This record gives sequence, C-alpha cells and structure tokens, in this order.
Amino acid sequence: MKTLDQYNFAGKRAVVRVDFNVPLDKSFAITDDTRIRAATPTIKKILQDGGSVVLLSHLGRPKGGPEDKYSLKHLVARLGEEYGQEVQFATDALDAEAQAQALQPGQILLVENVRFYAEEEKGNAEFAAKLAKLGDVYVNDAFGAAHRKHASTAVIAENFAPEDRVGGYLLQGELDNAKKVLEEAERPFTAIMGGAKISDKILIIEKLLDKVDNLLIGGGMAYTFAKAQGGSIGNSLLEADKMDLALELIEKAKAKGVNLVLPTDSLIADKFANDAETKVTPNSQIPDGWMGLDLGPDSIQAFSDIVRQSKTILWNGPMGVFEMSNFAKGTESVAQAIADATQQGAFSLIGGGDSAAAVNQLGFSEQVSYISTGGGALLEYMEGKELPGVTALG
Ligand SMILES: Nc1ncnc2c1ncn2[C@@H]1O[C@H](COP(=O)(O)OP(=O)(O)O)[C@@H](O)[C@H]1O
Ligand SMILES: O=C(OP(=O)(O)O)[C@H](O)COP(=O)(O)O
Repeated sequence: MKTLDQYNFAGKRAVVRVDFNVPLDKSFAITDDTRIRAATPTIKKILQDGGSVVLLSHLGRPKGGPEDKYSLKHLVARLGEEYGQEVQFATDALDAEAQAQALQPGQILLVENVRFYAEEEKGNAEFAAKLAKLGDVYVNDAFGAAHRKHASTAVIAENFAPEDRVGGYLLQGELDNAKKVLEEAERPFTAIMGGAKISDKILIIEKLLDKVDNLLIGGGMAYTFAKAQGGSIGNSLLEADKMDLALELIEKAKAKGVNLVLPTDSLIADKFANDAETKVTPNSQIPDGWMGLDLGPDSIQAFSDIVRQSKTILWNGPMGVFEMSNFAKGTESVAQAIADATQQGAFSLIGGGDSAAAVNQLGFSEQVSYISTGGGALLEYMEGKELPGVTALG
C-alpha cells in the first residue's frame, strides 16, 4: 500500500474517502467529532502539497434514497472550522463532476452521502467509475468503513493506476496500532471484552485465546457464561443459544493456558433504570426479577489488579450499562486501571464504538495509548479477516 508521505499531491485533485459517519443529535449537531478530527492530518497534507480535496463519505444507513437527517450538509460548518477555510458542498454524488473540476489547489469539496445511491453498498462498478472521475488520485482514510466492499471504499480503486491509490494517515495509523497489539504485544497481554452480545464477539475471543495471557469478560455477555456454569442470573442478559459455546471457550482457555476471568459479583437492579433499587450479589446467585447491570466491587478489584499489571491491553465493550450513571462504576474503574497501566508504560488500544464513547465520556481519552475509530473494522481485522478497503489499495 502506497502511503501518503510517498506521494506529492501538487497540482492533483485527490478523491479522499473518509468515514465521517458521526453521531448527530436531533438538531443535527455533531455529538462526537472524533472521526472528523482523526482524518484532518491527511487532508492538511494534501492541501499543503498544493493539491485539492474531494471528500466522499457515508452517514448512517439511509434506505431508499436521500433523507435529510443523513445529509452531509450538516457537517459543512464544522468541517469549515476544522480546516480553517471554506468547504464547498456538492448536493448529489452523481452530479459533482463540474464542481470538482473547478477546484483550485488548496480548495475542498464535500460530496453528499454516497449511500443515497443503493449502488454504493452494492459495490456497483459503474457507480464507482463515476465517483472516480471526481479526481486523479484516490486516497482511502476511512478505516471505520474498511471492512465494507462498497463502491467508494474499495471498488473505486480499480479506476486508478496502482501508484495513484494511497492509504491515508489514519488508515495507516490504525493498522499499525492493531498490528502492534497482535504481533508485537509485550507481556502480560490482557484483553478485556464486554458489551452486550457474545455472538458479535465470539470470533475475536477465539482468536485472542492464541495471543493473550489474560482474558477478562465483563458486561452483559458475562451472564451467559454464569448461567452456562449453572448459576442463577435472574433477568440478566442471556443468549441461551450461546451457553454451549461459552463452556467451550472456558475449556479452550484452559487448554491454551489463558487466564480467563469472569466476574464473581454484580451490582444488580430490580429494573433497567438509573433509579432502580440495587444490591450486590454473587454472579451465580441473582434472584428472579433482578438483573446484573454492572460489575460488583470484588470483580472491579480483580479486573483492575490484572489490568494494572499488564503491559499490553486491548479493550472492547463496556463492563456495565455505563450510559446510566449508577451502573458506570465498573467501566470507569477499568478505564482508570487502563490509564494507570498506560502511565506505567503499557500500550493500550481501545476499540469499538461504545468503548470509545465510554472512554471519551468518562474523560480518559488522553490517558490511553490509542482509541480506534473503527468498531467492526477493527474487530474484523483482529479476527484475521481481510479488509476490502485496504486490499483494494494494493
Ligand atoms: N450488564 C449489562 N446488561 C445489559 N446491557 C449491558 C450490560 N453491560 C453492558 N451493556 C451494554 O452493552 C452495550 C455495548 O455493547 P457493544 O455494542 O457490544 O459494545 P461496543 O460498541 O463497545 O463493541 C452498551 O450500550 C451497554 O449499556
Ligand atoms: O460506524 C461504522 O462502523 P462501527 O459501527 O462498526 O463503528 C462505520 O462508519 C461503518 O458503518 P456501517 O456499519 O453502517 O457500514
């Protein structure tokens, strides 16, 4: 893959695929601009070389044509601030060529949501060829969408000569950090998996069993393990069809000598609400009508101790329902332990939309080594799958 520093953009018009799929509130204000800020070094480098930039992105998952709430026009003002200059806007991805051709060196054009055309997600070659006409070099910096074989993330590259296909700084940086964890992890290496569903994370957990010394499993998915081991979990989250798999994972971990740690206690609630009644019980003895919504104090202690002694840490998925303040302590404590370990020289990589949001929301973003902009993309890469967005640059 050709890197940005190997390319001189002077006099070139670069089609840059970014992942500006950012959360917007009801009045279309951006609530987390991490992905916008993460792509800025790439855009600045092109402009500083004397090139111009045509930005392509998706926003959300529009079905069946344009929808105002998914319009990238809501990002124009924020992008203008980010780059300190005017950002032009093309209201239709298939009618942007004249505007693109009129760009002068140093200018930026943002093109409307490519997913307003169904051809984008289908990876339609004709559609991709039309998008390719918007520039004379293709830069992919959309790591968060690199696991999609869509027209603008992958197929488009075929329309450019190999020397005019370039990986952006963000794409490169994400791959470097993921590789560092997978291939050069200093030991002890601890992975912390949480969140809601085992089914989403099963492949990565299996893969990690070959890599890690410690695997800590918290959050909602821990209750399927507790139930599979014969415990009572009340109304806690359960994927009943994954109980056998949970037991298999425990056996595999044993066979591979991995220290798989499950929570021993939980903070349980009598309803799924911040003002619920709460108490602490062993994870295997949750009464009917109650549900585990966070780690209990013993589990927090055990998880934090292991994290603090680790030299490489990978975290994906919150330890409880951190969106409700009364159930955020497990997630916050693990984040604190990661921050402490990082300060002692450990390398910490945070992946997954909700984990990244938790780290940002709880104020730890400056205290970890790297927060990935990819959710699914990072997991797929770590599972050993090929990322079409990266392969296409070859
Ligand atoms: N004990 C629990 N019960 C129910 N939901 C939980 C529990 N622990 C965590 N969650 C929820 O899991 C969600 C995140 O899951 P997931 O999407 O798998 O994480 P990520 O986006 O980090 O990969 C959060 O919204 C959180 O509230
Ligand atoms: O938000 C994204 O991925 P993520 O939810 O895995 O972090 C990317 O923009 C990809 O979006 P998609 O999952 O609609 O293809």
